[in-house]
Amino acid sequence: MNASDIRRGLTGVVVDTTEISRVDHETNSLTYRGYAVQDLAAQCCFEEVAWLLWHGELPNATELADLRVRERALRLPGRGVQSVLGRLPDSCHPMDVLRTAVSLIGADDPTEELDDRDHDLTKALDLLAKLPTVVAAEQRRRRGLDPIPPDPSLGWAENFLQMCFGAVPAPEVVRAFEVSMVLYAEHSFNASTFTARVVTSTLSDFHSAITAAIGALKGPLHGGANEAVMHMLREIHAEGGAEAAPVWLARALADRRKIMGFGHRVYKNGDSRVPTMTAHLRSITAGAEGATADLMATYDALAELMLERKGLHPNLDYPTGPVYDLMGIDIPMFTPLFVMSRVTGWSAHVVEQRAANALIRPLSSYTGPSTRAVPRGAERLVG
Ligand SMILES: CC(=O)SCCNC(=O)CCNC(=O)[C@H](O)C(C)(C)COP(=O)(O)OP(=O)(O)OC[C@H]1O[C@@H](n2cnc3c(N)ncnc32)[C@H](O)[C@@H]1OP(=O)(O)O
Ligand SMILES: O=C([O-])CC(=O)C(=O)O
Repeated sequence: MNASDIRRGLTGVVVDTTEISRVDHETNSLTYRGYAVQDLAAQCCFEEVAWLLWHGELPNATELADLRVRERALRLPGRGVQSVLGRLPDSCHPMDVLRTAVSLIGADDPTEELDDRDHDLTKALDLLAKLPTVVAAEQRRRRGLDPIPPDPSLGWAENFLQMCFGAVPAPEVVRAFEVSMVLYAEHSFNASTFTARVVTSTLSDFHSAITAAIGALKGPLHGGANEAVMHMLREIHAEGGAEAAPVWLARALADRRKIMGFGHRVYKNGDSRVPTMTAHLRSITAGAEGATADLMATYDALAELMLERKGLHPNLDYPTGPVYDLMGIDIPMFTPLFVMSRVTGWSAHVVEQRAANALIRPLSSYTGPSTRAVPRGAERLVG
């Protein structure tokens, strides 16, 4: 095999077909089941988008009402799950809490070995309902606060925010959060979704696929970037904010640091989701003064400099970092919020992979030592 035949990172390799979403790098567009993501974000609630990803069509009124009733009834994880989560070390990252929670929910599920489409979609709905409860409890635990139980009179987004803060925030904040959930829900064969498909391809169970996907999302080159963006913006702020950004960036690039929230494997001329999310960031910061105005000045300055110096555009994690920060979410909770949304896309892919399965098993080109004899014991154990 020639070195030029090897596609490290599977760059540019098409490994399968999908009907779930289309990421078009030529037009910088993203559609879920044929609908532009911007239109879904503007017109639909997150529950409708989840249904669309799972079933291929938007729900009618009866289907949506049924989905809402079922989701609201499933929000509380079992006592066994809660008690094990309560024994995790205080220092553990919230993504580890979530990964463990999904694994425990799977262990607690008597239908775990039943992996037909209907069971997989029931498990998907179960996680859609339960993960916000786990995330909100973790957000409060970090602040020394008791969890707030789910409120079945509230929709998915409002209930999550109420469980975090004890009150539903202003409508523009709820909307910004819900739009972020719609935009994060699905993105074809990204690393975490591909991970879920690899696990499913061995005919493993639903929760194993989602647990593995959470592990893949945690890394800062993927979902973990939304946390890294906020750490970076704070670092620049500590050095003087927008005015210090040129010097900060020159130093970071000289140190060959990756600038978090910029660049993308597929989009090379801008992430289709960024304008929508940025509009909501601007709506929740409109007229702000002081620290928020400074944050926005740094945000704009860095985006301008990155385009000028590196020709790189922001990806979705760039605006979501500050949106979540301004909502009052702790930075280590940002990627768990991404999980609460992406679990819908992952589960749609688990179902699609199972429906036309082929074991995913690429080849490698060996570059280690050539074949050699194992030294005898006496020779091997010298020294
Ligand atoms: C929701 C999401 O998961 S979106 C992605 C979130 N991740 C990030 O924001 C992390 C920062 N960005 C990156 O690391 C990259 O842009 C990735 C991983 C997203 C995409 O990477 P790839 O398509 O593999 O591009 P690759 O890493 O090969 O970069 C190509 C060149 O651009 C540079 N580059 C790409 N992104 C960045 C960046 N954010 N900062 C600095 N340089 C960058 C690389 O250093 C490389 O330069 P070189 O050719 O001189 O070595
Ligand atoms: O598609 C990717 O590689 C990363 C991404 O933007 C996502 O998963 O939303």
